[in-house]
Amino acid sequence: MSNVTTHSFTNCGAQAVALAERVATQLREAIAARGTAVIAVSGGSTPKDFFARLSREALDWAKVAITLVDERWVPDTDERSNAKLVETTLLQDAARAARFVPLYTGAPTPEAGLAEAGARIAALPAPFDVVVLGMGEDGHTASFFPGGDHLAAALDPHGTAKVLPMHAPGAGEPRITLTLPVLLDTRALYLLVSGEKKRDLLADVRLGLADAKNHPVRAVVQQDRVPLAVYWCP
Ligand SMILES: O=C(O)[C@H](O)[C@@H](O)[C@H](O)[C@H](O)COP(=O)(O)O
Repeated sequence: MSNVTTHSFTNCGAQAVALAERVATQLREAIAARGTAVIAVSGGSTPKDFFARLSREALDWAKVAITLVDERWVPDTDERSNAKLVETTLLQDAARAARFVPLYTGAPTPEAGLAEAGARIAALPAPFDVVVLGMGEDGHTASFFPGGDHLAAALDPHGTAKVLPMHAPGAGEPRITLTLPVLLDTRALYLLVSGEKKRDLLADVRLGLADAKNHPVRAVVQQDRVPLAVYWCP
């Protein structure tokens, strides 16, 4: 039985609404069951509408911790910062009351900030309630980039590191990323993608036509730790 379900939408607005409603329900259920909820989200351009929709969902946001699946190692004032994206699109409206747990520490390099970022993630309740991933057209997800210097360690299902630095030709700037075991230790896992190129790439990955070294997203698609729900729009 496949571990992957795909939800396809005819427009990206509908995709954002559907995922926001689904995730909000899961955050409410987590708060009802355990008193708190934890969600880890991706950066990039795709999740903006989803973040805006989610930020307006009525739930007890003061009990929600929001962190990132990865971060570009730039100050949170930089346009490329995922923290900035979250602050300006998700930590708005009702969600303003949520607690944001950033990965960027202000240290000069991800290596220098690794211990502090790892401690922040280790301090969060596990498993996470929700993880929302994105994917690049090169087959990266989080900061699992093809050719990344710590890719093998980040994808090690038995690795013990919670976060790792990542330098890669396609990454733009130094990164820090949650590792595969941390991302898969979640009650709900989503992959939010748009466009035909990403749809076709995912189809290849599911058929086993793309390997994890060149298309690291395979590690979250071809796994049996947690079901993956793909939300796709054109
Ligand atoms: O910080 C990042 O870059 C991300 O977390 C990354 O993994 C992202 O999800 C993909 O690159 C897709 O990005 P787009 O949505 O911009 O295509």
